[in-house]
Amino acid sequence: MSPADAPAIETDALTKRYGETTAVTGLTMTVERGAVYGFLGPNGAGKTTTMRMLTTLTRPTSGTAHVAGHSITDRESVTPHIGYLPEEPPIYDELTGREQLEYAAGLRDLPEAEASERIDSLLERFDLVDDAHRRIEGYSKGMRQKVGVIQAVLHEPAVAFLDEPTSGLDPRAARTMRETIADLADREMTIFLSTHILPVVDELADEIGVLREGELVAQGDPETLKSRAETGEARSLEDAFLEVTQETPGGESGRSAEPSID
Ligand SMILES: Nc1ncnc2c1ncn2[C@@H]1O[C@H](COP(=O)(O)OP(=O)(O)OP(=O)(O)O)[C@@H](O)[C@H]1O
Repeated sequence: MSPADAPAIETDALTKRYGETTAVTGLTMTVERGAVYGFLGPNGAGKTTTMRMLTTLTRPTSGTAHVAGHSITDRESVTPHIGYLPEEPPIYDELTGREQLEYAAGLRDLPEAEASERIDSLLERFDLVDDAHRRIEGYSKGMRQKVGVIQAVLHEPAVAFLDEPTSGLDPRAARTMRETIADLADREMTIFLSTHILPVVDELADEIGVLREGELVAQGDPETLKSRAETGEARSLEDAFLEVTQETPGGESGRSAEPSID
């Protein structure tokens, strides 16, 4: 299959171990192009580790994955097609908001005029115009988050990985974020969205995957996940989440707390 026809994300038995700890176990999944994929799981389930593998920041122990049709072992081929908002966005305190975004655009080889236009429009959208000339060291957490998101999608990647994109945002900014994600998806960007805020996923996701202790324990569109398998009765996404992620009696995680080297 050529990269142009390939799904946005395809993984096969993707596994990551840190010493005795298995962070992600045999993850096999497909995310179609243009979809918003809600990636859920309790703390420590392996979401960040999965995103770090898919964005080529950490190497899998075993298994394979392709993003935008390129193997994640081929970092140079993958990175032009992806954007990543990690939990702590990589931004420089000593730059102004605008300088940071211009720097990010430069790293992506965006032509200056195009970059400037996109930066203006995203600063406007996120209500950052008046602060764009201030140094980031004086920014609040929410303002930093906005800069982090803007730089993740500035180059209009095929696939954007967003880890808790509404973190630190006030209600108005959180709404802007949700609207922005919906707009990007309308323009065929695939959004891989990890968050603990279930209403955000309920509102935006076309497909949801739930990870528990490194394993994908549920997958489907929101309506299917919310309908009880046995009776078809509707329940909230929170109820569905709690049910599929609950500890099995006598179950063990197989995880150890020992730290290890990546
Ligand atoms: N560099 C590392 N070294 C050792 N263990 C790690 C490392 N990174 C992650 N882990 C372990 O892997 C497991 C999965 O962690 P991960 O950060 O991927 O979870 P998460 O689902 O993103 O959690 P959260 O919702 O709390 O952000 C945890 O047991 C964690 O302790």
